[in-house]
Amino acid sequence: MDNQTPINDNGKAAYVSMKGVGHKYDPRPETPMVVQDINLDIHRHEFVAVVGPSGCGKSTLLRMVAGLLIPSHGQVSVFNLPVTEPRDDVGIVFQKANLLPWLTVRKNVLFPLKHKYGRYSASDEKRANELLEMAGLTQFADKMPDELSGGMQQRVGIVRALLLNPDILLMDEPFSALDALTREQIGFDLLDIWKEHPKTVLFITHSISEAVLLSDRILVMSKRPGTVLDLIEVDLPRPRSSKTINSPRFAELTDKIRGYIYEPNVPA
Ligand SMILES: Nc1ncnc2c1ncn2[C@@H]1O[C@H](COP(=O)(O)OP(=O)(O)OP(=O)(O)O)[C@@H](O)[C@H]1O
Repeated sequence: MDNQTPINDNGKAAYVSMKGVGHKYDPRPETPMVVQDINLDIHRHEFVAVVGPSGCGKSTLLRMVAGLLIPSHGQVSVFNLPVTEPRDDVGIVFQKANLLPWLTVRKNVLFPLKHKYGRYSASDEKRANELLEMAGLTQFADKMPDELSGGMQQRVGIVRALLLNPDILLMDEPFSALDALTREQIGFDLLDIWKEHPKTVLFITHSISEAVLLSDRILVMSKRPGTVLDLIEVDLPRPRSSKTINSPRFAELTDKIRGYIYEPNVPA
C-alpha cells in the first residue's frame, strides 16, 4: 500500500470517500439542502447499501460517486483523487435494464464498447460470453431482449455494467421492478458474481431485508435533507443464503433499520 492511501478508523483503506458532502440542486440561499454533511469511507471491494426515505438523496449520492454530479459542499474522492468529472471506471445498473430492442443480448452487453471505441475485439466477446455464462444467460445470448423475462433483462444489465471490468459498481434500485422471488434469487446471483469478480459496490434499495442480505455495511439516511443516521455493520457470515434470512441476527438488523426509517427521530 502506498502512502497516498487514506486509512479510515478501522485501519482499512478508504477507496471511495465522502467528506462533508452536501448538495442542493437550486443554488439560491433560501432553498434547502438535498443531502447534508455526509461522511463515508467505503473500502475497496466492500458492498455498501444505502437505505432511506424517498427523496432523501440516495441517487444524488450515487451520481456524485459516478462524477455525474459535483457536490456543492464537501468532496467525493476515489482512491484519494477528487471526483471532478464523469468516471470511466464505474459500472452503473438502474432499475430498468434499458436494453436496445434491436440488438441481441450479446450485442447489448458489448454495446458500451462499440459506442465508446467504435469496435470490440474477440477477447471482449470472449469476456462477454464468460460473464453471460456466469449469469446463466448463455442460451439467451443470441435472443432479442423482448424474449427475456424482466429478471433476465436485469441480469443482462448487470453483465453489461461488468464488461469493462469497472472497479466500482453503482446500483440504483436495480431489482425494484422484479417480483419478490426473482428479486431474492437475483440478489444471490449478484453475490456469486461479486465473489468471482470483486467490486466496490454502492447499492441503493428501498428494501431493508435486501440491504441486510447483500451488504457488508448499510448507510441509513434521514429524510430530506438526507444525513447519515447510522452506518450499520452487517456481521452476518458469508456466503449468505436463504438460511441467513431466518437467522435471529438478520431479524435484529432489519428491526434496527426499521426503527430508523419509521421513527427517524428516535435513536434505534
Ligand atoms: N436534477 C435535479 N434537479 C433538481 N432536483 C432534483 C434533481 N434530482 C433530484 N432532485 C431532487 O433531490 C431530492 C433527492 O432526490 P434523489 O433522487 O437523490 O432521492 P432518492 O432518495 O434517490 O429518492 P427515491 O428513493 O424516491 O428514488 C428530491 O427531492 C428530488 O426531487
